[in-house]
Amino acid sequence: MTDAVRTTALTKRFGAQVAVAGVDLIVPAGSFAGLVGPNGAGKTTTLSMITGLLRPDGGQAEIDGLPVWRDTLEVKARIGVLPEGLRLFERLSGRELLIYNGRLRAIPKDEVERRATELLQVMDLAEAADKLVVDYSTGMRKKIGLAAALLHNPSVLFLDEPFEGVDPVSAQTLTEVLRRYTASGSTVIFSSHVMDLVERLCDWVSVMSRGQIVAQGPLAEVRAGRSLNQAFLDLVGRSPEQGDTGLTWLGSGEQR
Ligand SMILES: Nc1ncnc2c1ncn2[C@@H]1O[C@H](COP(=O)(O)OP(=O)(O)OP(=O)(O)O)[C@@H](O)[C@H]1O
Repeated sequence: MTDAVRTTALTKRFGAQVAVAGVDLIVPAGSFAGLVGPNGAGKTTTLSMITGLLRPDGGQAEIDGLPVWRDTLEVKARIGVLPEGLRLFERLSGRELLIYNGRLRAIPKDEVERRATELLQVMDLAEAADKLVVDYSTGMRKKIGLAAALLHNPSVLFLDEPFEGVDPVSAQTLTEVLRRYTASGSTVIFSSHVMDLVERLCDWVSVMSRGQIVAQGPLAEVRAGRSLNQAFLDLVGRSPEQGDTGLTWLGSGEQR
């Protein structure tokens, strides 16, 4: 079966800094995949290159076997993206935002309205459907963003920190929606720092550190008998400069 996502030697530099240093990411179709790594590991940069938002300096990215930077339109029709720092049209209501997104993707009006109503219901946003997005809470914004990303029934869904700022009840709702989505053969790739969550949800994990993949495979293989948190610490380690030295002034009770 074709992998949902495959990158080969994907690279990105920002000036002198190499943010992504030859990433070979693989995500089998139908996976619920987690992309984890310390702050600054290059996760967002990698996801941006795979979703056609940031042009790579080198290497290849494929979705469903299609090169992202060659078959851009076809790839964009197949993917849904909930990016980091999601920007939404604030002066639209939740319902209007979904309908606008659906019409941009050329879904017939009746069908968009039907899907929007269902998604608002499932995301528990029906009551807030006619409220302006500017008045939505952080969790509500994540949910309407996810609804917008699902509206065109993509085959691969990319989510950057989808559960950040989401309360436990809403997180359960999001989880159920995503589980149902992958059960039908679609693929979810999400980045997160919450290892418990990744361990609970994912069947596939890719671990990034310093711009490279340091471990990747089925969850049980990456964990290798440890908790995912321990595996993460073992794989990523702590840099020497993060040692126990320093901060001697902290908690000493002295003000100067
Ligand atoms: N537009 C940019 N200009 C300059 N440097 C950047 C830019 N975007 C990212 N970087 C740098 O590239 C590296 C990787 O950043 P990236 O945001 O991809 O990491 P991340 O793994 O998503 O981190 P986090 O978990 O903190 O969100 C970091 O060192 C960051 O400072």
